[in-house]
Amino acid sequence: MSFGMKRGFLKQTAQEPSSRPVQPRTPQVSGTCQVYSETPYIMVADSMVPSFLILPSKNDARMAIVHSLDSVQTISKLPLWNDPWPSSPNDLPFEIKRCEKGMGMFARRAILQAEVIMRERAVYVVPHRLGGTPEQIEAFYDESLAGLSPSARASILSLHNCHPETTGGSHVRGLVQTNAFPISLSHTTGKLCGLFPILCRANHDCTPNAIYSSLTDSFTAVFRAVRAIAAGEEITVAYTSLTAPRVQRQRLLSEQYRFTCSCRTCSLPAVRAGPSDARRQAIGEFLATIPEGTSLARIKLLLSWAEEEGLVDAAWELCEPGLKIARKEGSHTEAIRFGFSWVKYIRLLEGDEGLGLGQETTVSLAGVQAMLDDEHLDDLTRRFATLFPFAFEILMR
Ligand SMILES: C[S@@+](CC[C@H](N)C(=O)[O-])C[C@H]1O[C@@H](n2cnc3c(N)ncnc32)[C@H](O)[C@@H]1O
Repeated sequence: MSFGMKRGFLKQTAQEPSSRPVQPRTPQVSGTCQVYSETPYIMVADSMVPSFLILPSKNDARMAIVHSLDSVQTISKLPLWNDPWPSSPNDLPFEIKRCEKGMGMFARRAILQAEVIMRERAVYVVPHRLGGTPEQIEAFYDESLAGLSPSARASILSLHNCHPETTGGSHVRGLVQTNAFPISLSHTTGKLCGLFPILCRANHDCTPNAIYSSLTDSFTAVFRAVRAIAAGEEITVAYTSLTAPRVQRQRLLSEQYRFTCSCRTCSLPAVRAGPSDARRQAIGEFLATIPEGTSLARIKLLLSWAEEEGLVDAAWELCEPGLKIARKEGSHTEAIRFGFSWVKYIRLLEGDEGLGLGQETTVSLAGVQAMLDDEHLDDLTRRFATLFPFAFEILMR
């Protein structure tokens, strides 16, 4: 358990990477790329574009990853290639259907708060920015996509492209700008993003009912319900920071995704829109730079605003400074309250995986013991961890 972890990027349960060596072969030229190795299958772009491609199984590639050669070599050793591919269960709780926003994701049945809606592996993974001339980048996009199996390629190419000016050679760039979600890797700080054939059909809402997380090193996206979703309701996620005021949110959505958001929050009458903006902005500014000497009362107020605005992510983020300040002020009851809230929100956002308890649905004493054995835990956290079983029992009722 760590109170300092970044949310949205879950760690997979620890597994040793396989030690399969990457054997360079004599490069064979293929279009703008050269074959660097066959097993795993790695192609190297020409020297002007410092990006590379790995196709884990050449003849039926389900994923293409574009990155630097050393990164691709590290990725090729991850254990995930031997893991079963996360497949979509037959009874997915939603359907993808046409709506006034194009395609959208709609609940087929009632979905419980914190329920996993879907896990899906990326089909195409790229850095946010590729080096090289526009022509080289377009050629590289095309080349990398060409390495996918026909069905994987079709699943990506059929996604919506809201940047029609990129149609043609740079269609993939438009697809990435319209659809990609961030992906996290433990060995690189560079930003990567991925295209997911099903999850990328979810539309945006400024008070969404679902949240996206990326499992570190597994190229898997997870959608989880942050509140109960009724049958027939649209399942939505956030494309932009929800603590930005409406004007800023709308500007980004219009520039990057080419739509005017008319969600319920954006359609509030002025008398309610003003306070909503002010609350979101205050939370965003506070979290960006937590001011010295913040009072417990201020954090409690911000937390109540985050709850009113339905900003589960921000509410979770506020718990950590709340806990720290309560401890500094010697208010153990408040510290425990913030601790409980932290547990409540992280379970909502990331399930039990977020607590470092693996896939278990009930608290395990072994899990708690492992946390208590962590030498970095200080006394209060240790005492708090001891309370976990009781906290869970109360929260799970
Ligand atoms: C990632 S795609 C979502 C799926 C898309 N609707 C489709 O047809 O495949 C993003 C695009 O969906 C549309 N979109 C997403 N959220 C929207 C919203 N709240 N209102 C209107 N259009 C939206 C915009 O065209 C945007 O560029």
